[in-house]
Amino acid sequence: METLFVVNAGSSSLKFRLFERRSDGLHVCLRGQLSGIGSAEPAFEAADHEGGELVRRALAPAQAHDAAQAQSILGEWLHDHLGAPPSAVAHRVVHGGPDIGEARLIDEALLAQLEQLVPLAPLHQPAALAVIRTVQRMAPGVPQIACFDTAFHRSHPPVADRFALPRRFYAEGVRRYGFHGLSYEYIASQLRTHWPALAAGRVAAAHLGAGASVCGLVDGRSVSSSMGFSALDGIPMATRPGQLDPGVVLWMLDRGMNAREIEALLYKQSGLAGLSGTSGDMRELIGNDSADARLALDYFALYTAQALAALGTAMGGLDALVFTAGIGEHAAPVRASICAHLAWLGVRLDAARNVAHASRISSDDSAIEVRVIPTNEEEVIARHAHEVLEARAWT
Ligand SMILES: Nc1ncnc2c1ncn2[C@@H]1O[C@H](COP(=O)(O)OP(=O)(O)O)[C@@H](O)[C@H]1O
Ligand SMILES: CC(=O)OP(=O)(O)O
Ligand SMILES: [Mg+2]
Repeated sequence: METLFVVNAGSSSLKFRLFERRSDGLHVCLRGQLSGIGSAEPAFEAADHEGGELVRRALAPAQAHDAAQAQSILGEWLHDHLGAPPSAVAHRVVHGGPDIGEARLIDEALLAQLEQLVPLAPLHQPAALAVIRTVQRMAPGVPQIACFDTAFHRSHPPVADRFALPRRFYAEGVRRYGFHGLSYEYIASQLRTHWPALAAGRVAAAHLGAGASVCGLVDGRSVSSSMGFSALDGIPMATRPGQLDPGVVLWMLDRGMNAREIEALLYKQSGLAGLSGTSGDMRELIGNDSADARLALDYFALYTAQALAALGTAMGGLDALVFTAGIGEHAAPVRASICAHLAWLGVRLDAARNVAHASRISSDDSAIEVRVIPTNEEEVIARHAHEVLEARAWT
């Protein structure tokens, strides 16, 4: 029986799923994640196809300080728990550059292309490439497929693809790529299946995880996204600032900071972590009464709400809001604060539905429907990988 192993290397998590190929398609037989990478409370959990617990353990912060440590913990566990290497491995790769609009079978030429994009996604691209190289070493000959965060946004209109810079920069690849595309693709497919009227309308989706962005979906296609050239722009994140006046970066350069120092500051020390001075993890901030933690939460809510409202302008109106990813799915007080900023648009939450994480959390009289839709990037990756593998009979 053929199997497909799916890896989603995020900034604070390493998510994975093992699928079996049966005559009617792929079926999940194992799922899990190493979460809280770089936080005070990393954890590792995995479950079988029925949700039966295979492992659930807290890790010391020093054990999962970065992606490399997380990968070696997962690698050791898989070594003990997978009977045989999978028939194929599929990956979330954050940056695919300007031309790639679909999943690709990985070969050396593609890897060289993806390595060139490391400076555009230094927090994510190296981690995904490291897993790909490890699989090449440990299981040579096993086909690997790359699925890209940027691919779904290739449908952007030109105004959502350009920066107001001289044209030559666009030709050199300085574009608004957009990220979290696998997640938005999943949201669009869930809308089509369960809420076709919304799917055909104008939806502002908020992927709020350790990395966070918003995306405007019209008829299920991405028309505008808050993330652009790199995964730094847009709304505030766990350790990234979101929108920042480029004059600040010039000021830092003039003060003698070099590019690598500024990179570390912007990817690892800013955002909620920078504002609060304690943590970028939303769970820790919600439980923290300090004025700095409150400021971080207020900043996150205000700028996320502004970005969602701006999507309404890009789409010529707003029929629904969708919250997804770690914060979007689980942090009811954050959803409430964001929606409170959108009350002027007629957004009304039902407090009880919101606290219960119901699928529809807006009240019956809300002018705009508000939904929580758990994302599933791994399923989208599996879907694309399956197509690539079927086309070549899995060998
Ligand atoms: N119950 C919760 N309440 C508030 N925030 C949560 C909760 N569970 C997870 N989160 C937040 O979700 C974030 C992780 O989201 P996730 O989508 O898994 O991130 P990523 O894929 O970017 O690594 C964490 O930073 C954490 O703050
Ligand atoms: C693109 C990005 O920021 O991803 P993540 O949310 O997984 O960090
Ligand atoms: Mg993620």
